[in-house]
Amino acid sequence: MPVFAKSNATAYTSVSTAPGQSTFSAGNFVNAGKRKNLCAMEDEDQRPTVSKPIPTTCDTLEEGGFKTAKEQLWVDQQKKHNSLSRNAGPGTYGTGKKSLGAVRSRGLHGKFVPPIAKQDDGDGYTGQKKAYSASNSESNVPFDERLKNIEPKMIELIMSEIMDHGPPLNWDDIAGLEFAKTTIKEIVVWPMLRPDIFTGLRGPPKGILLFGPPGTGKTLIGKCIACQSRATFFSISASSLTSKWVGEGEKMVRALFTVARCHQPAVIFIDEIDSLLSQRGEGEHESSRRIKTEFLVQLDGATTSSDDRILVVGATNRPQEIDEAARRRLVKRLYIPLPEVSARKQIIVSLMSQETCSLSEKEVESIVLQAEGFSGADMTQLCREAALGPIRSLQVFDISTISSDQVRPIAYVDFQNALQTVRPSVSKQDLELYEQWNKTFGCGR
Ligand SMILES: Nc1ncnc2c1ncn2[C@@H]1O[C@H](COP(=O)(O)OP(=O)(O)OP(=O)(O)O)[C@@H](O)[C@H]1O
Repeated sequence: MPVFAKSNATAYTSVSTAPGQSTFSAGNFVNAGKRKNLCAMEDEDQRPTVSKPIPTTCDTLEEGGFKTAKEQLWVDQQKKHNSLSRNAGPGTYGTGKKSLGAVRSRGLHGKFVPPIAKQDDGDGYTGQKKAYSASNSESNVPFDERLKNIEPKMIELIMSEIMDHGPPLNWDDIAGLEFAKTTIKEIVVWPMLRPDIFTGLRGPPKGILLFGPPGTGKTLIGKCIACQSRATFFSISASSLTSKWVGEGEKMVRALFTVARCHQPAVIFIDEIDSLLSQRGEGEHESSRRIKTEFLVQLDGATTSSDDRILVVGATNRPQEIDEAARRRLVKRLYIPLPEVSARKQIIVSLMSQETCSLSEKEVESIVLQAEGFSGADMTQLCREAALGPIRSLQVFDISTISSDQVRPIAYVDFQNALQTVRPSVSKQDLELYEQWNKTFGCGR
């Protein structure tokens, strides 16, 4: 009797944040709490002085019939500015049709298109205001004063490539890891949801560390914290700070925390945090040292300001490389181990429930036992490999002409074959190191 039926269930829908928080939805940057008009964001000096109430939108001015010369001039300037913006090409600040960060297709390694050059902005602030507000022209997001010293290109980069707009995640989507999940709910999620109750000693930590073998769900947990606490999620790999933005990493760190402050509550997830916070060595590069110092300064800032609701979640596969000062600041250090039998089973059951599959309960249990030592990512890889089995057995047919019901369900034999090629990615020696470090510095039982 097959235990799985094909289902179209998708675990995720859309990201939500707290009421009044800025959210991205369906390509639009929306600020439900304080909607202001694009025109209202322009430099105050450029506003026409009129005796009647000042129209609050460009449209109102355009539709308004009689205009004074000053009003007309201002409308013309707006039109000129908008057409400049439209001509600036896709992906630039000037594109009135596209909001910052609404498109994730570029990915972290995508081609970054710099913003249009600043014009006539003296201190650069006016130009930046324009760039920021033009980018958000669809939703009329007000310019945040805290961003005035941050380069617009960095704001764009953070919002489009570091701010994560992926689908939401539930705790149940993460198999196993019950201790880590319970602890995180208690010390992080509830306090972020109810800052009024979790004050003083009950206040949340500002930094936590998730350590353990690769592919065990650290990133999933980071995402889930953000979703469940209705926080904005920023996700960055520390190695990209040190390698991709050579010479700019330090500014990038500052910009990241500043943007996060504007989107509180926020979770900043830093993958491979060891490469940012490794112990200072003789050969440490000056720029790496500066990035690290800036990071610690920002982390301390987030710690000292009780109003800030920013949580830094660091993830690492090499916890032993994190230096003492950094370790001390990441107060809660949680071991994220390999999945146990029940978690491995949950991963298979969950993935197979989305496919046509003929595995019996017994067969699933047998696979799970054979997959001893597999990480969550290995389990996913095993299922992907097995899912190709029915296709491979179709070799005699022309794959372009067969109908989908000619593809047989995924069977036990496919897992047997997959187990021949997919191997555990974590060695026993590595596991011992994690367990040792957990005993010394971890916050588990
Ligand atoms: N506990 C889990 N439950 C369900 N799926 C998991 C789990 N752990 C890992 N996976 C699967 O493995 C993939 C990788 O997980 P994730 O990126 O969270 O691992 P990680 O610990 O952050 O890895 P790395 O240290 O390499 O960055 C996930 O997308 C998911 O498919």
